[in-house]
Amino acid sequence: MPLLGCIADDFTGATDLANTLVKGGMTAVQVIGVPQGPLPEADAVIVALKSRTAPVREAVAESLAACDALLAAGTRQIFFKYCSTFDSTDAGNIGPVADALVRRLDCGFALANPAFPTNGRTVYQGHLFVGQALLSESGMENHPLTPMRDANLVRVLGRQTDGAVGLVSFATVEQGAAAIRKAMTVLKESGRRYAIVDAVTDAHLLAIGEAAAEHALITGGSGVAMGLPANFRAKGLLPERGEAAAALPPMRGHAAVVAGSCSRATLGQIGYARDHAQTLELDVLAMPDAAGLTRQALDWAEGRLGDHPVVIAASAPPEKVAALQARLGRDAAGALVEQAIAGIAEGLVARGVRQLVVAGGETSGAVVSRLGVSSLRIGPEIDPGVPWTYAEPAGGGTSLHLALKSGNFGARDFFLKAFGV
Ligand SMILES: Nc1ncnc2c1ncn2[C@@H]1O[C@H](COP(=O)(O)OP(=O)(O)OP(=O)(O)O)[C@@H](O)[C@H]1O
Ligand SMILES: O=C(O)[C@@H](O)C(=O)CO
Repeated sequence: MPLLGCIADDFTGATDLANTLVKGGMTAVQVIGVPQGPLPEADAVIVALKSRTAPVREAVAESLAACDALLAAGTRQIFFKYCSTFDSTDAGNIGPVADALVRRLDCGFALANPAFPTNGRTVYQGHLFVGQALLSESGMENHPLTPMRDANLVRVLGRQTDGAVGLVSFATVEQGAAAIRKAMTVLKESGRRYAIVDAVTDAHLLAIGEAAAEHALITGGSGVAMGLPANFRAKGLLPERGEAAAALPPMRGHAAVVAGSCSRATLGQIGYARDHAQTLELDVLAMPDAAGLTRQALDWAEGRLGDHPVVIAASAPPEKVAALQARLGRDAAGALVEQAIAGIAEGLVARGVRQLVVAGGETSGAVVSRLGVSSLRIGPEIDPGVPWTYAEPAGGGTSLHLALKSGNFGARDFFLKAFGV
């Protein structure tokens, strides 16, 4: 029976959270979509949804269905995972989904904390920073779907919920778990439904996790999950698993990378790959045709596949993305590239690729769906927030190792490092 049941609002975010739990010694399985049958055997089950930018009603309904499936399996605590940059709009979906979960769990209160200090996301006096910049000056203010123009999370979450939002600030967090617990109790008793909790270091996150041991619902990024394995261990529910929690079958087969993320980090990783691996950069503007792009990539890959990864990218800098979007419309442009990359991934697997890195959240969703993957067992971390996983397709298709990389995560050499090259 899983101890922790998690609901993640996108696929790479789900893997990020699972990675944190595995590093804490929990076994973790990521399930794609609302679970239909019995849950897999693991200490933590993470349901990966595509609810971040879905219509609010759909996001709420799917999240509640996931919550019900996790509760029915006997999970002791629910975790709602959203992005470390709090990606959302005034309409949602973080507030409405959290409101629905608070009601379903009848808990009246939940903490909210997206901090991930290792990747530069910190919360101070309720304000979210990315590196040294406020969220609203970090580039996220220009995000095409969820522009983040206000770094004050008390205000941001306040606009998304009919509940009241309070703050547990740095000075209290510095005092440790007991002080944080007390501050959250005071906020709940004074009618707040949420507390944004400051966190600048991993030590803060561990203390917040400890303070929330008895909470029915925790909401946040993957960072605040750091403290949760110790809570279960303290209750005698979680054995010491150490590195065994991250054990996966041995890697085999050909290696490849497919990229659809156009983030600054991914573009840098493609730049590095250009000099260190066989790399194909698709020109989507020149051939805006998914089937044609897939054919071109698979023809190119013929004879190149082996232990050393091939890298195939549709990713492009902002002006090229804007040009394709102007020609096709934003959604159609995204869908075209996602279909092309999914087709390429499928073709690569048919040609013997069994170790595949996918860059980008939406892109990962398209690839995982095309490959018919129903669950991912989480293995060792490659870079902060990105582990290798072992994918088992529904109905017994081809198993393979997959790494789903969030657009903004990973060092410059990620596409080589993932394969030990
Ligand atoms: N050359 C291109 N022109 C237009 N759109 C593109 C191009 N290349 C990729 N895209 C689209 O850009 C979107 C990138 O989103 P995706 O979620 O995959 O990456 P990301 O936002 O960087 O990652 P994450 O969600 O993990 O932060 C996808 O819909 C993809 O199809
Ligand atoms: O929290 C993050 O930044 C990531 O796990 C993510 O959600 C990317 O989409």
